[in-house]
Order: sequence, then structure tokens, then C-alpha cells
Amino acid sequence: MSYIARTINLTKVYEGTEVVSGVNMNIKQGEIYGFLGPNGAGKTTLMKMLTNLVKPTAGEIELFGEKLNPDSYELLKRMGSIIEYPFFYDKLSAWENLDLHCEYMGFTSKQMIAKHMEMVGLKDAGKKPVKDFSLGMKQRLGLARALITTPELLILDEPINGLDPVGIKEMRDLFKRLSTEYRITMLISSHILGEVEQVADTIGIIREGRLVEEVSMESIRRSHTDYIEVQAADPKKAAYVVEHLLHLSNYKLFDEQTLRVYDSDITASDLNSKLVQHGVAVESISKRSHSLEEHFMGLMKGADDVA
Ligand SMILES: Nc1ncnc2c1ncn2[C@@H]1O[C@H](COP(=O)(O)OP(=O)(O)OP(=O)(O)O)[C@@H](O)[C@H]1O
Repeated sequence: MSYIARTINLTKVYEGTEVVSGVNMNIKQGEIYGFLGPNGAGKTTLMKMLTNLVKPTAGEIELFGEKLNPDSYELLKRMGSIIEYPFFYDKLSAWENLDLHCEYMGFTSKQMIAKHMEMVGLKDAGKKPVKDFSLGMKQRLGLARALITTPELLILDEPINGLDPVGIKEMRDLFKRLSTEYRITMLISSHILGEVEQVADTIGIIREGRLVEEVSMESIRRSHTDYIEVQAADPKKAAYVVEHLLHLSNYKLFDEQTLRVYDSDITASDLNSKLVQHGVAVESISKRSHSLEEHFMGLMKGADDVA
């Protein structure tokens, strides 16, 4: 397996508190890695360490197979990033801002500016001063700037913040294109599952500085459970019928009204008729999936029941 970025026991302590704790993160070449966690979980701090903006307290970072040091300028040139809000010279136009960036980074091709302005949907906004840009436009311009030096790895901290639904869709499509057409590996943070779920190949979940899960979306989709949910006035009676008369053992009582049956040996309509036959007053019965949302929300909040 080829990893483009790895962290080994990465830790950051601020004022005596570990805000990133022993994180082992593995970002594979070519993938989109969705980095998910609630506000304050440590996402930005970890991304700042990956881009040498913050020095780790302990642990190591490997980029492109090499150890990241304070003077790893060549490694940093191979990545692009937007961390927190992108900063621009407000009075300068979008084009001038990108031009300055190219010079600063030692890239001279001006054609790249037009190409990337178009790519992020800002083709006609090049002459506009950045002070007249909306937050969404600044996010796009930040992305153009991060892309202009043709990075192999793109690190984007909450890139969808401030975008309207159309902008979110366009940004998602762009991420997919960057991944499939340009083979750029991406680390994208968010505190909202829906923002990354549709594009990510792998999801890493950080909570209180710890990486609590790192898993491929494929395996999550494969393993998330199907079940039949029964609402009944007396779910204990329903559970009795399920266990002792139908001989199904994989079920769980949830509250005063709800029973979930995880066995795949029975259909919802068969279960309904059997329960009714044995005198259970079924109020509703339906086939459901334990949604990804529930799975991830459970992990992000630290709930025990996240199966
Ligand atoms: N320079 C700093 N000095 C002290 N504490 C800091 C500093 N930077 C971040 N923190 C603290 O570290 C913790 C993690 O912050 P971080 O910004 O990395 O989280 P996050 O997951 O990116 O959250 P958000 O989505 O709100 O940006 C927070 O408790 C924050 O207050």
C-alpha cells in the first residue's frame, strides 16, 4: 500500500492540554480522505502540523515517503492547502493575487492562472478586487491558488463552509474531478458527514484529539446493518414471540415501543403476520438500515451503540 501522508503518534499540546493525541493517520495515494470531527476536535491543528505551520509536540509526519522536518521545503512544494480562512490582499484583483502567489512559489506560467480561475468557476471574476468577493468566492479563489502549483496532495480545511447548496454541489463535483482526472490526493476536513460522505474514499473521525476511526467508505457501506423495526404497544411480548416462538435471537429492545430484529431469515411481512397471529398489537413495521449518519454521529459523540 502506498501512502502519500502518514502521521505516527502525532501529538500537540497547547497550554498543558493534548489537543491532538497520538494520532496515526494513513492517507493513501489518489484517495479523498474525509476528516470528520466536531468543532474543536483538533482537525485544524493536525492539518497545520501536516503543512509545517505548527510544530508537533511529539510524533512524526511522513509526506511522500519522507520524514517532514522544519526545513522540508521541497516536500511542501508538492502540496497545496487552505487552512482556516484563505488570506488575500483585499485591494488587489483575484488575478493579481494568484500572480503574486505564483511568483512567491517560483512558478512562472501565467496560463495556469486563467486555467485555474476557470476550473473553480471564477472565469469572469479575475479583474474584481478580492474585497468584493463573497466568502464562497474566496473559498474558490483559495482553491485555485492551492491548485495553481499542481500539487500532488491537497489539504482543505472545511472548504465547503460559506457555500450555498449550488456551490456545495459544484465544489463536490470539482473534488471528484481533481481526484479522477488529475489524480490529486485530498484531505478534506468537515464537521458535517453529508459534506464528505459522497466524495470520500476513506473517513477518519477525530474526537477530543484522538482518531477514533479510520475506515474505507466501501467497508462501512458493506457492513452497515439492515434490520426490521417493530413499533408495538407491548414490545416485550413481541420480543417473547420473536425469541421463543420464531427462534430468532438477534434482536434488541429499544424503548417502551420499539423492537429491532437484525435476523435476515425473516421478511417484514412474515414477521408482521406471525406477531399478529400471536396476539401482538403491531402499530408499525418497516425494514430499515442503520444509517451512516447514525454510525458516524455515534462515534463523534462517543456513544457506545454505534454498530
Ligand atoms: N494556538 C492555540 N493555542 C491554544 N489552544 C489552541 C490553539 N489552537 C487551537 N487550540 C485549541 O485546540 C483545540 C483544537 O482546535 P482545532 O482548531 O484544531 O479544532 P477543529 O477540529 O479544527 O475545530 P473547528 O472545526 O472549530 O475549527 C481547541 O480546543 C482549540 O481551542
